[in-house]
Amino acid sequence: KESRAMKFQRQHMDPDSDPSNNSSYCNQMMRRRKMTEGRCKPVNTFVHEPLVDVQAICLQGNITCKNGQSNCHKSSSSMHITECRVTNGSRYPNCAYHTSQKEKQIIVACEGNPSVPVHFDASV
Ligand SMILES: Nc1ncnc2c1ncn2[C@@H]1O[C@H](C(=O)NS(=O)(=O)C[C@H]2[C@@H](O)[C@H](n3ccc(=O)[nH]c3=O)O[C@@H]2CO)[C@@H](O)[C@H]1O
Repeated sequence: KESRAMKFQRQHMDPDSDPSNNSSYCNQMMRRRKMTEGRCKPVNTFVHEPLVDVQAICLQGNITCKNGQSNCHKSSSSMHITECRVTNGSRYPNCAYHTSQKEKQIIVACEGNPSVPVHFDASV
């Protein structure tokens, strides 16, 4: 069974590519990372930073997550991300996405010992 830490990496980590607004990046990656099975996942962010830098976010101070838990942490600096958002015309199983490149701070939830990212909460 896939661990939550590995699921986070599958869904949100892409350190080796800088899609430089390649408009098909999200269409390809959402499928490749298995987020178009059963339904088109509506929103998903990929982070283009080294895994160790994203794991280090868990060392930042605790903040409140969207779900009210207090195990979220915000990155100290902005990170290169790509936001994938399903288009209005998207019809499962042909999931179609907008691809937008951004540099924003990210908020993740961390759990475990050692504490590692298990959930992408938001970007700000
Ligand atoms: N504090 C916690 N601590 C520990 N675990 C926690 C905590 N909170 C939730 N989980 C768990 O995480 C799991 C999960 O998949 N949560 S999810 O909200 O649906 C993920 C969102 C995110 O993937 C994506 N999104 C969203 C915005 C954006 O900018 N970028 C972007 O990518 O959309 C999704 C829906 O919003 C679920 O098992 C839940 O129990």
